[in-house]
Order: sequence, then C-alpha cells, then structure tokens
Amino acid sequence: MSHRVLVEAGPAAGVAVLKFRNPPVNALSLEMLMELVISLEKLENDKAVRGIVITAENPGIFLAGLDLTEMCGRNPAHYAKYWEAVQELWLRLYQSSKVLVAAINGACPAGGCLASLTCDYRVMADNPKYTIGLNETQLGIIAPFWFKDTLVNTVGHRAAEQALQLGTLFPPAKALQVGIVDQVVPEEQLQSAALSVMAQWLAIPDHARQLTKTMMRKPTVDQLVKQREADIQSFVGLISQDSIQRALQTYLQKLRQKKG
Ligand SMILES: CCCCCCCC/C=C\C=C\CC(=O)SCCNC(=O)CCNC(=O)[C@H](O)C(C)(C)COP(=O)(O)OP(=O)(O)OC[C@H]1O[C@@H](n2cnc3c(N)ncnc32)[C@H](O)[C@@H]1OP(=O)(O)O
Repeated sequence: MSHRVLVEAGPAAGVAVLKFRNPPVNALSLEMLMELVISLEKLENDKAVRGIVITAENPGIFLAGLDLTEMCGRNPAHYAKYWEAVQELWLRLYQSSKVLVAAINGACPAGGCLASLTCDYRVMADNPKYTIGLNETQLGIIAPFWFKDTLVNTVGHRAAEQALQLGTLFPPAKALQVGIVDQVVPEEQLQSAALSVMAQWLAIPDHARQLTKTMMRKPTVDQLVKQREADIQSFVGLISQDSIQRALQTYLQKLRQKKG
C-alpha cells in the first residue's frame, strides 16, 4: 500500500492519474522514490493503461525536488542507496512506454523539474507563484550529466546552458517561452487541458509512438546505464565533501528561517 503516491483511474479510458502526496512539500525522500518506482512498475505492466497524467494531489507544490535531508549528515552507504533510487526513478520515467503528461500544479524545482522533463508533454498552471527549473547551482551543487542531458533534449543546448549555469527558476510564461513547458493554462483548466492533450497523443498507434520515443531517448538512457555505478560513486564523493555539506545545510537553514 502506497502512502506517498496515489494512483487513480482517470476519467478517460486507458488513462491513469498518478498524484504526489508527500507533505509538507512533496520532497523526493527515499521512501517516496521507492513508492514511485513500484507504482510506475505496476502501471507499466498494466496493458489497460496507455497514458498517465502526473500531478500533485494538493496544488501549490508539484515536487520540491530531491529531499535535502537525505543528502545531509548521512553516511556514504545511505548516499549511494539514495542516488541509486534517484537513478531508478529517472530510468523508469524516461523509458516509460506509456504517454506521460505532467500537469504541473505548483512549484517544480530541481528534481521536480527533472521528473516533469521525463514526461512527453508538460502543461503548467498559470500562477506566478509557481516556478520550474534546474536550480542546483543556487544550492552550490551541480546538476549531474543526465539531468543536463534531459534538459538539453527539451530546450536545446544554449537555453539549457544558460538555465543551468544560472540555476534559473522560470515562472510559467517564461517557462513556456524557453520551452521547459509546452503549454500554460489557467489553473482551473489544468486537469482538463492535460486530459485533452493526452487524448491527442493516444490517437497515435501505441507501437509507432513507443518505438519513436525509444529511438529518441535511447542514446541519453544508454549514457547513464553504461556508467551507473561510476555516477553513484561520483555523487557519493561530491555530496560527502565538507564544502557541499555546508552549502546544503546553509540552504536548508535558509528555508527553515524563511518562516521565522
Ligand atoms: C559527476 C556526477 C556528480 C553528481 C553530482 C550530484 C550533485 C547533485 C546532487 C543533488 C541534486 C539535487 C537536486 C535537487 O532536487 S535538490 C532540491 C532542490 N529543491 C529546492 O531548491 C526547493 C526548496 N524548497 C522550496 O523552495 C520551498 O520549500 C517550496 C518547495 C517552494 C515550498 O515553499 P513553502 O510552501 O513556503 O514551504 P517551506 O519552504 O516553508 O518548506 C516547508 C518545509 O519543507 C522543507 N523543505 C522544503 N524543500 C525541501 C527539500 N527539497 N528537501 C527537504 N526539505 C524541504 C523546509 O525546510 C520546511 O521544513 P521545516 O518545516 O522543518 O522548516
């Protein structure tokens, strides 16, 4: 039984809706990553499901990205286990044979942005409080190569380089202009817009669409698959550095003090 991920049958035949519900901010903790992987595996094996709308149960925060508490003050074995789970989720999402449509109904930084970038189409609610982007450099860390590749595949090299170096979090209109999202709609129309685009994608024969998706994404997937262990070791080495730990602690403290 999954607590942090809710899967519902969608209103249209062949469509499931996967909702994040990991309060307070839908951070990708180890438990949540594992529940997501299990939910996605079940959906992948369900022949009745052809498309999945991915959204947050509660509007406001789509996903707050990776859980910073999983990357601070832990031991190398924990960092390795955590990073392997992050890789696994990305591999499941990016290689999914289903049509994935992200209905972005809240803040979508870093790992949240990455998850949405693995989808085939992104619709974002037009709320200026919501932003999306790979903001790792603002935390004093760098986006790994496969985060970078996923962004480059979406927006092109120049826009990705600028967004990554600056760690830009784009509000909806700007995100649309850069191409990080495909559509911006009034908040109350988000779910219907996602279902409408899903219907367009499902009008294409599955086998042709799936083979095309694999052809487009395989080179990017292969890069990680062939160096998964090395990527884990790089992550563990980097995240264990005192300077990185200090940067992450400072960022977490700033988030906590924001309220005070
Ligand atoms: C060569 C290979 C090398 C590999 C190198 C790898 C290096 C890269 C490694 C890691 C990559 C990481 C990618 C990430 O995803 S890092 C996470 C990035 N996320 C963020 O920057 C988002 C931070 N959060 C926010 O901006 C806000 O919290 C927001 C989501 C907008 C929600 O705002 P609000 O509703 O006002 O809520 P609060 O800010 O008050 O937060 C409530 C509590 O939740 C805690 N929190 C928030 N975000 C996180 C998080 N990502 N992880 C853990 N905890 C989080 C926050 O501290 C509050 O806690 P508390 O109630 O205790 O005060």
